[in-house]
Amino acid sequence: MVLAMLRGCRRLLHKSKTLYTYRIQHQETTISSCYYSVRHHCPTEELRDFGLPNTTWSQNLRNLYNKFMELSKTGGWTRIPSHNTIAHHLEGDPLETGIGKRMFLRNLDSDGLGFEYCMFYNKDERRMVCLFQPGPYLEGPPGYAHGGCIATIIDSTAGAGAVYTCGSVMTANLNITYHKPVPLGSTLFVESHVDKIQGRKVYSSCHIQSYDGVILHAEATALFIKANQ
Ligand SMILES: CCCCCCCC/C=C\CCCCCCCC(=O)SCCNC(=O)CCNC(=O)[C@H](O)C(C)(C)COP(=O)(O)OP(=O)(O)OC[C@H]1O[C@@H](n2cnc3c(N)ncnc32)[C@H](O)[C@@H]1OP(=O)(O)O
Repeated sequence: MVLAMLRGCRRLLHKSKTLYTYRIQHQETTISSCYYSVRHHCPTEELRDFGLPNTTWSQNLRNLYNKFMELSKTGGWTRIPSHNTIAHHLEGDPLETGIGKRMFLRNLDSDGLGFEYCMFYNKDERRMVCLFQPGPYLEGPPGYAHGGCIATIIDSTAGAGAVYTCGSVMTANLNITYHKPVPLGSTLFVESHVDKIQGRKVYSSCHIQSYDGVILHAEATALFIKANQ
């Protein structure tokens, strides 16, 4: 099913030619030449599930992970595997150039520096939970996460929730209210819910709390558009 969703995503991206075949001509330099230098410096051929615990995970992150793994045993919640390229998600059907590209959230080579996270999905409740630990390379204000990376984790959690609920989507709109700064290295509980599906429009809501639910860091609403079938 995920494979079909991803193929749908690819169709949607092909449709958006500006996204897929965009080239900036600037003194004979093109985006694709930059891309090849990124590829050269970030070889990433190995298949690895990054949604599994590693040594950089805090105890709070491990505790939440264990809690959701327990919940997964009784049904309801399912852990979502996480690779660092779309090509690795598309087992046996990599994009023509997919293997050299990185998913934005998995683009650093060292664990713990950027987005450390894992996701769990509840189909019946149309909820996606992301357990998130922002690393030191996501700094915005001193000691705190950049608002853009908070937007990224919200978009990805709600986007993944929409994808798992109803197939390929693109984000059309994202509104975020930032309530409290997010300390780097803290453990966050990100939760999204698909509130309403209206034709191709998927309305979701999302919030970020501290791991213990005491602090509400941010709230968001999002509109995703399903791929044309
Ligand atoms: C990537 C997959 C990874 C999978 C990994 C595997 C495991 C899963 C784990 C992790 C998943 C991570 C999930 C990723 C999450 C991140 C997603 C992104 O970052 S997406 C990039 C940023 N977004 C764009 O670049 C969109 C740019 N915009 C567009 O391409 C188009 O505008 C698009 C597709 C959104 C809509 O274009 P149209 O031509 O298909 O559709 P039209 O006819 O314009 O709209 C359809 C309906 O939606 C409304 N609509 C469209 N945009 C709207 C807006 N901004 N506000 C309100 N309504 C809007 C329209 O009014 C229309 O409504 P009426 O059916 O007539 O009622």
